Amino acid sequence: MIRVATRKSSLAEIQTDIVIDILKQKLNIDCVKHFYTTKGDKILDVSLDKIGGKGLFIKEIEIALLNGEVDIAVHSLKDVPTELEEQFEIVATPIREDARDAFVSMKGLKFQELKRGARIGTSSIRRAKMLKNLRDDIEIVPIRGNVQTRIDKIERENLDGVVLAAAGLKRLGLEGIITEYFDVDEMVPACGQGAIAVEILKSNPLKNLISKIDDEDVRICTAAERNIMTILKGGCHSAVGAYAKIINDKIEIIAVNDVDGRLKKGKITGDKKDYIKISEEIAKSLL
Ligand SMILES: NCc1[nH]cc(CCC(=O)O)c1CC(=O)O
Repeated sequence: MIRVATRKSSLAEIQTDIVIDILKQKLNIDCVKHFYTTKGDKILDVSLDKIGGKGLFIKEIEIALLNGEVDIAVHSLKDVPTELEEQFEIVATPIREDARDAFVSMKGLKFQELKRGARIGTSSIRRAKMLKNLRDDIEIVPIRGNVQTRIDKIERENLDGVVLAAAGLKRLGLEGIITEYFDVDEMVPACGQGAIAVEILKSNPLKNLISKIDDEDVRICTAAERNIMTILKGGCHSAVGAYAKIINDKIEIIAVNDVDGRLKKGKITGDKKDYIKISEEIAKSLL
């Protein structure tokens, strides 16, 4: 039995079940879930950028890995800081959902159809900046909480809509409430958005075995995106976004950075094997 750490939220548990299924299908490994509450789950009334600190959703889980309570941990890659403490590593990124951001509005209106001054809920600086860039007149309303809470806030806080990761909505079976998908070049996704990451202690003898569930294309794309984030010093408190896709051994990367309040965007294509060099090149062009 492999012991798997997960947060308690329904999305976290669904993502953990996806990894557990893959471990069973590919390697015939059986798992048991261990549940943890993180700081990011507890502090719900304060915007994350005001709490500060990276890895709010993973600290308590890393302690469980260190204590030997669990063997592996499952996270949304997006919530994992680019620089892990040296005992830990991302051993696999087995799967990625739709990386796009989605718009959910109660009246079924598309983003561009909203009335002037419409109120849109998001606590992501990246989403807020890009929404403002698309429509200067809209009002951004900070919202926190898990995906369902944020959806409920449309009504409770009289919002015209919210922006959420399509991946989370789809995994929760809420695809049907999505009004519109933003194109990746108008709303560049967060680095790693939609990808699931498996974390392990470097010293764990299970490391080689678990690494067999890695998906190479997901790893390469998300490594390129996270490399851009490192170079641009982005985190969940900045407007940095990047999205990479692979078609026929070519990698195409689109990225955005906020330079003194102005959004700088770029695109680059190259051989997939050169993903480090290419991601570095686009990041440097956006400084
Ligand atoms: N920041 C919270 C968070 N972390 C991962 C997801 C969704 C799944 C994903 O993007 O991988 C979400 C919710 C959201 O951004 O709407």
